[in-house]
Amino acid sequence: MNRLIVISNRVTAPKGSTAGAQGGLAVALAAALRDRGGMWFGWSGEQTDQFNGHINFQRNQGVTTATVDLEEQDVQEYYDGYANRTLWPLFHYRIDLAEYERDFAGGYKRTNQRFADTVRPLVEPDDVIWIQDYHMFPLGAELRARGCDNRIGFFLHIPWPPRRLLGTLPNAQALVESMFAYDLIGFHTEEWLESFCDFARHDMGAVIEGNIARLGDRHVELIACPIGIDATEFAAMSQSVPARLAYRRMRDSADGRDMIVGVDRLDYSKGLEERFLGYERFLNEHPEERKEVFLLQVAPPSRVSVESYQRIRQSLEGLSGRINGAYADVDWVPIRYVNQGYPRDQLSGIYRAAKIGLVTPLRDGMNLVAKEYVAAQDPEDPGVLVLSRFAGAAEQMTDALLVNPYSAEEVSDALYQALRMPRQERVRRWEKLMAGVQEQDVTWWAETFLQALEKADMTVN
Ligand SMILES: O=P(O)(O)OC[C@H]1O[C@H](O[C@H]2O[C@H](CO)[C@@H](O)[C@H](O)[C@H]2O)[C@H](O)[C@@H](O)[C@@H]1O
Ligand SMILES: O=c1ccn([C@@H]2O[C@H](COP(=O)(O)OP(=O)(O)O)[C@@H](O)[C@H]2O)c(=O)[nH]1
Repeated sequence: MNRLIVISNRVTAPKGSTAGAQGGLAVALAAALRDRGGMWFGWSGEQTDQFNGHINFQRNQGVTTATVDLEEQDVQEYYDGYANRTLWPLFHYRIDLAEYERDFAGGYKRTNQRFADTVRPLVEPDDVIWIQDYHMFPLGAELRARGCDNRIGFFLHIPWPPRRLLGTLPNAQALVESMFAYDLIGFHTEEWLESFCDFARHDMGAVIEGNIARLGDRHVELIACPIGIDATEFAAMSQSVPARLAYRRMRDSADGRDMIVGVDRLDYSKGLEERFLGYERFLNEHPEERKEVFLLQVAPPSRVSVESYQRIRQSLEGLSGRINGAYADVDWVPIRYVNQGYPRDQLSGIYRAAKIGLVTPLRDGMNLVAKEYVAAQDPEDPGVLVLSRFAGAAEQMTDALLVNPYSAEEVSDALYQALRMPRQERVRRWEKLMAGVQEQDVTWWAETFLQALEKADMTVN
């Protein structure tokens, strides 16, 4: 088996004893790296006065990580700027929030060149390279320009926008053209894959034949391959001591009321304002349910130096305060709004204590929280997943109650239906959801992608 080099903006060193603090992606990539040997390269998350390409190697639980510090200007223009003020809003269909600045595009290019310069000497001839996400679209082309003819795959973790939206991005064609340097590109859903083909075909004259896109003398294979979670491990985690303690803490504080839970980074793509409004509508339409339920929204701050994230935080503070002010009683508050993150083992206990998992992003590449909620449930008495039809997860999780997150009426109706759902129906829906979560888990995802990459036809590239 060839050595694997994973490259991503964030690199998480696996720390076996604190499994609860890792995301599912980190767990999957670490497992793939352990199986094949290799290394995980990316940004350390730290800043340095002047970029020097110094690589910090660490070995942990059988995985080697190699990280570099970035200059403040790189972080501002590449991570905060082009990645999170330009691409993230655009790729989540929010062109009203997308900022098109030459400095961001320049910093993005420079930083990707720095990554390429730094990682290139580490690559051996038979290594397989797997680049992750929108921070690094052009990295494959930069590596090719440095003589790297290894197999290189790319996986996009966020949606691919409709062609007319992508057309608003200056130099969109150059960005997409650079992606033809890859041997295989993965998307979470068929919908995002088709949107990519739509742009490549109509705006660039690419020819699409089955799962291959051709542009001039280059071609790239495409695959829809939804990421999963470490389902079995996560279900087991929901029985761990921290999970049980968190479960007990929630049940005690619920005082016999049904809990609805939301867990999301504080991000405008997650539809938190619309969620609160949907819940408010539910309280309004069903006065008899007030004081019988409460919504726990866990929302750790994210990308805090970006203004649109500061605005959504302010707006949610106002909205939760208004709803609580309007409906609360001396012994009941309708929304518990928490700006703090929790380790995944504690989260699994919180999920298990909730009668409803409310996952209503306006647009989301996948959404692992939806899968974690299902994996954490008690098989004898599971809760109900209410899921946005605009999350990538909705393509697989059709036994959830699927809603339009923009419609407060639909969210309200789904909450009511979920609270009233007979145990038999809850079990029936959960069993189907859980079977899917277990079958297409995170190991399946990594193996499916890597097998396709190893088979990809490299004769033309
Ligand atoms: O690294 P951050 O800027 O703090 O952001 C965290 C991650 O957010 C995005 O996650 C996406 O990937 C998930 C796994 O495939 C998917 O379920 C979710 O729908 C996506 O939003 C981002 O794409 C990652 O690169 C970030 O690390
Ligand atoms: O307080 C928190 C909130 C979230 N998460 C984890 O963060 C991930 C969020 O992934 P998702 O795909 O839902 O969304 P993203 O944040 O990647 O857009 C999930 O594994 C959550 O368990 C966590 O560990 N602690």
